Amino acid sequence: MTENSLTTKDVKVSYGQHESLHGVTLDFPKNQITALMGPSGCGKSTFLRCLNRSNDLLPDVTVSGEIEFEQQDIYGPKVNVVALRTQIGMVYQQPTPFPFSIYENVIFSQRMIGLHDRQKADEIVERSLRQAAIWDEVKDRLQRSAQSLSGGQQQRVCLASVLAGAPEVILLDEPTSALDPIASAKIEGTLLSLKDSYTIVIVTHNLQQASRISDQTAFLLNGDLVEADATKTIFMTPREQATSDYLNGKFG
Ligand SMILES: Nc1ncnc2c1ncn2[C@@H]1O[C@H](COP(=O)(O)OP(=O)(O)OP(=O)(O)O)[C@@H](O)[C@H]1O
Repeated sequence: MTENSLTTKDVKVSYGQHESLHGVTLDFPKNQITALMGPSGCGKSTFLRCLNRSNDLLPDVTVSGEIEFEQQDIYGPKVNVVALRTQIGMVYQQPTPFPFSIYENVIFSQRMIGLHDRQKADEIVERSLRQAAIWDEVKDRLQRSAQSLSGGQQQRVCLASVLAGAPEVILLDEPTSALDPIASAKIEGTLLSLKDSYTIVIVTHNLQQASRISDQTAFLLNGDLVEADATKTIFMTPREQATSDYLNGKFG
């Protein structure tokens, strides 16, 4: 039986009085890539942000339903939210490195939790940059500003920063939409190489990308989950007409 890393049941999200997500139930199998797709405004990012409680950072948001990470309620009273966001890390659409060196960007979250050992920090930086497939490009200039890198390189440094926290799950919100096809392909290749060790959830507008890299695809529409299944099934034989219409470019 497939082991799930994250499970969700009847997740609803409202911004103020307006309900944007109407009760989504979806499981995220361990060591698989799940793609969330759907037209603009259907609730993909809203749902993704629930998975590591990033919505808590926004004003006037109400989340209900159940979200469990390794069988623990992530909205439970004893949860350490900072630790949770390290275990379930997030990479955003725009690469957003801090105005520090590449080295300090990667090790930033570890510094925040008290890492001062130079040798340990060196090891974590190298391992994370290697996993993010950017070590060879930056190893001779780790003290250069991360902001001096190209967009694609910055995105891989941001991924390395998440990996430095030794997460279990990596959430990515349209991580390649600001990148050219070559930089996007590098990120896709990196994600495929990471899935043996991590559970990955990616929001994407790029249908080819979803079909290339994901194991499971979920289609959302107007705040509802229309269907979720193995990616091949969704793309070849979707159950719902709305999914088929979306895949055929009839809306979105
Ligand atoms: N911070 C917010 N405050 C108020 N409403 C929001 C906020 N974030 C999202 N919404 C609303 O929630 C709905 C879902 O938005 P969301 O960004 O989750 O969709 P999406 O599918 O990720 O869209 P896109 O593909 O354009 O990024 C939209 O109606 C949006 O206006």
